This record gives sequence, structure tokens and C-alpha cells, in this order.
Amino acid sequence: MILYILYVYINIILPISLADSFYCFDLLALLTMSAQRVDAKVVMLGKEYVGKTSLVERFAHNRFFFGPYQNTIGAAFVARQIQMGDKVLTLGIWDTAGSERYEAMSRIYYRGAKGAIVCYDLTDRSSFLRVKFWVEELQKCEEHCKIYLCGTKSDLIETDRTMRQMDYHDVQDYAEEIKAELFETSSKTGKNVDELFQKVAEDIYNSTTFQLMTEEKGVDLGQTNNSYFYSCCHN
Ligand SMILES: Nc1nc2c(ncn2[C@@H]2O[C@H](COP(=O)(O)OP(=O)(O)OP(=O)(O)O)[C@@H](O)[C@H]2O)c(=O)[nH]1
Repeated sequence: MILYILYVYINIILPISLADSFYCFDLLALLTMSAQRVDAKVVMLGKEYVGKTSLVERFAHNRFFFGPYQNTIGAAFVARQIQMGDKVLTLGIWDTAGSERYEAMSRIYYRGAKGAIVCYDLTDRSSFLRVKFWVEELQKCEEHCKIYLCGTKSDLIETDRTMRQMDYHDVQDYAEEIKAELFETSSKTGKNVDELFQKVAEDIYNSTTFQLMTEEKGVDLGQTNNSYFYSCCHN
């Protein structure tokens, strides 16, 4: 009985009583995730302000927020279905906080991910340093997770070419070196956003491990309901 009380205290009461909104929102996101069946986990990584949340918003809801920037706290979760021929694949996407304050938490979210979208801001060279950090981390800890490099805010460099701080070919060379795919996107205009997630979904769908998993567990990919739920974690 004492052990049971101790267990409840350590695992439920203590985290909640210590919690700031970060823990509460994370709990909400975790509950959301557990309520939704997903076929594969995808994680968004990258420095703060690079546009991870905007990318997910564009993909999941086809919208872009023009309002003031709100940094993600902990992580947010969204599930979205993608049509793959006559089948439907449900991606569970974890949008992590870019702030280094939450770095340890981000590690929880890439565990078991089939794909990682590692973002950098095309107009901010320093954001690419974080890309290298996350790539090394993934190579070390999640070797089966496929990496997609994503240069964000391409609309800004289309308006003014001098704003580009990361050369496409330099990044492409790096992508080849680490066997990653490279996309340049704009969440503002929607350019390349669907293409990026479609590629992630296709690679997962065609992967041997995924095919084996669906055969063994009998996951039904033939569902047609396109509902999704988004748990948003902003301060
Ligand atoms: N022009 C332009 N601005 C963008 C684009 N994507 C994001 N932004 C802006 O960049 C800022 C940061 O975007 P977020 O999506 O919140 O960035 P984030 O990477 O999720 O940030 P954290 O939550 O702190 O990790 C916001 O002011 C966005 O409006 C884009 O494609 N084009």
C-alpha cells in the first residue's frame, strides 16, 4: 500500500504539482496521441523560430498565422492521414520546441520515429548549426530514422535573393553525405510543403520494416476517415 501511494505520488502528483504549463500541455499531447491510432511517427526538429510549427500548420490545416511569434513549449502532436494509392497512411507528427531549454524533452519525441524533418531557416545561417547537432544525435540514437532536411521561409528569398544565407548546393552536398533528402519550403505560400510530407509518407509506406509491421500486426491501412486532432502547446 505504501509502495502504491509512493508510486502514485512520484508518477502523477509530483509531476503535476511541479508542473508549469509545459508539463500540462505535454500531458495533453500525450493523451491525444494515445487516443489516436497512427501508423508511423514523424518528428520535427530544429532551432527555435525556424518555422517548424508553421510547417505543420500548413500541412495539417492548410493555414499560416501572420500574428506574433509564439514559441512551442515541450511539444505538440498532430495526426494526419495521407492517401497512398488506394490505401491511407496515418502520420503522427511531433512538433518539438526549438528552444535549447527543451532539448532533453525533444529526445523523447524522436524515439521510435520513422522520419525526422530537421528544419533550418534559409535566411539564418546559425540555424544550420542546430541541424548538424540533430543529425548527429539521430545518427547516434535512431539509426533507422530517415532524415529530411528542410530549408524554410523560401518566400523571403524569392522576394529578395540577398536574404539567402544557406546555399542550396552546399546543403545538397551535406544531404547526400548523410543520406538525407533536401526540401526548401514556404509555409507562407505553401510551396513544397505537401511534397515534403508526401515524400516522408511514401518512404515510410515503401519501407521494408513498415511493410513487415503491417503484415505482422495486421494494421488496416484501408480506412477513409480523414479526421485529425491537434494539441497545440504555445505560451
Ligand atoms: N515569411 C515566412 N515566415 C515564416 C515561415 N514559416 C514561419 N515563419 C515565421 O517564423 C516565425 C517562427 O515560426 P514558428 O513556426 O513558430 O517557428 P518554430 O520553429 O515552431 O519555433 P519554436 O516553437 O520556438 O521551435 C513566425 O513568426 C512565423 O510566422 C515562412 O514560410 N515564411
